[in-house]
Amino acid sequence: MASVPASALLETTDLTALFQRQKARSEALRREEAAPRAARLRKLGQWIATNRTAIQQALHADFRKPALETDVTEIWPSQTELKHTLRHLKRWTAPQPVDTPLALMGARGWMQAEPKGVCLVIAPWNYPFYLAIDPLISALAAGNCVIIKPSEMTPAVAALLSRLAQEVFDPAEVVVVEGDKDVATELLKLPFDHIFFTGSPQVGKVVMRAAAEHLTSVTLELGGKSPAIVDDTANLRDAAEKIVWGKGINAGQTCVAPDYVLVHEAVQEPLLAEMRAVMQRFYNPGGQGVVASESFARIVNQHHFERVAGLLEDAQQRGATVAAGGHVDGRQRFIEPTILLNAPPDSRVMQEEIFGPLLPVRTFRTLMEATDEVNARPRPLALYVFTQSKENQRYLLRNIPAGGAAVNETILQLAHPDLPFGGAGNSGIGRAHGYAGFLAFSNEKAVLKQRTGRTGIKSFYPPYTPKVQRMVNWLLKYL
Ligand SMILES: NC(=O)C1=CN([C@@H]2O[C@H](COP(=O)(O)OP(=O)(O)OC[C@H]3O[C@@H](n4cnc5c(N)ncnc54)[C@H](OP(=O)(O)O)[C@@H]3O)[C@@H](O)[C@H]2O)C=CC1
Ligand SMILES: CCCCCC(=O)O
Repeated sequence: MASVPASALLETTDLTALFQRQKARSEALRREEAAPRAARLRKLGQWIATNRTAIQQALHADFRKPALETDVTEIWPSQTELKHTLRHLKRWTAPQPVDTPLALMGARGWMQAEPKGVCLVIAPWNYPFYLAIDPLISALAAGNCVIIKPSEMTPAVAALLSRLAQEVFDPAEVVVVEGDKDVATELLKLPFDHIFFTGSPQVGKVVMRAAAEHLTSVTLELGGKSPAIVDDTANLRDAAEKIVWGKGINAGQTCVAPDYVLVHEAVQEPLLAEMRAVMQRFYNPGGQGVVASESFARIVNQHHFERVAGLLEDAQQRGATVAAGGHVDGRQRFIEPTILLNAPPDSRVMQEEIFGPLLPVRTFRTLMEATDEVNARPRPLALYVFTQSKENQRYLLRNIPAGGAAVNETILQLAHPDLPFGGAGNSGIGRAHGYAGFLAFSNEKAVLKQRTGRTGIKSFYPPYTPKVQRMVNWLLKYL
């Protein structure tokens, strides 16, 4: 059976047995070419296409994610990654020749990507399907076996992923282990060859400590406070649409959501007016209130609902004012998209990753002021710049370190398969998607092939006579 619900696991030995079975299989997979890997990926793609409704239903059951949002933010990015990988797999798995430097003339060099072996994917709850499937695609493309631990906070999707594994894969190649963080803790004791973790920086540190025991490589896709900077040259209607969309999807529970806005003081009011209009157009077209909208999700569980509602309350207690939204309904874990003004820098909403539909808006007078405010916090996962000035764009992109960035857009830097996705500093280590994702799950073996009887280094063989020293002096001077 390819799926192993935590309840079925009597003790750690079951996980060890799972791991050992995959370890054995991974040695066989190492000798495979691209074709069988592509065949597995195509089977996965067929399953996703066949089970679109089941995927929508699972996401709706877990936190009332609109079916269309599931299509756009779970199914479509999974299919995009899969098609891109299938299109390039043969080239990625072929030897990658490199140029030969003068000093090594006569030799040939290439990089040969090799599977790492048995990989662990720990997925979060916010895009529970896509954020399990995307690393799975990269891991399979690179020739690995995979154990997936989905979040217990989205049980319907976890069960769906179990069914997927059972129906599509050999359990010795892909298995889903459902369970809570205790199960994750037990899995982290095993000597995986790579761990791909998506989640909070706090748990990312737990994962990295565990990985250190076995010197296991990690990809940490973490989070942080991603700023949206709107300067006084920006197209405000365009900026408003993209910021409200990026904040509103998944009810703000998105790692690359614009967390807060810094707007030039000269255009704050017109930007607010544009954002209010967009919020009404997106989520309250008929005037029944956003709570009635079928286009807006809910907070995933009571814990996160109380956390986000607490951020709103703390901000208001510290003097922040609500410029739009503000309606909260605990019975259905609903929090309206809410714009906050004058949230103090030391308020929780300006200190913690919001990961919900609150949008603090603060003003700046100079780009240096905006840059200093962002750089005073841990490095963000994403930086959003809204400007029509190439000079301002260049200044902000150059002076604000971040995992990734988008100019006059939000979120979509993540959807570009040729753009490596990941964080910087506290927001993550390593990259995902496309070739970067393939390499994350590969060992890049460097190969140098020399012609028999020839080597550029022969002139420097011992004994180190004055003639050899003269050759070395020439080498240091000219090569
Ligand atoms: N960079 C990226 O691509 C993304 C980053 N994120 C970030 O993830 C966070 C929100 O996701 P969330 O799921 O709440 O993150 P968590 O870090 O709480 O959980 C992530 C995963 O780790 C598991 N986990 C929790 N505690 C432990 C532990 N002590 N040891 C081992 N595993 C553990 C969780 O299991 P369980 O849920 O069953 O407890 C879950 O499967 C935000 O910070 C967000 O920015 C989210 C999406 C994408
Ligand atoms: C396509 C949207 C996926 C977003 C994954 C995240 O940022 O949490």
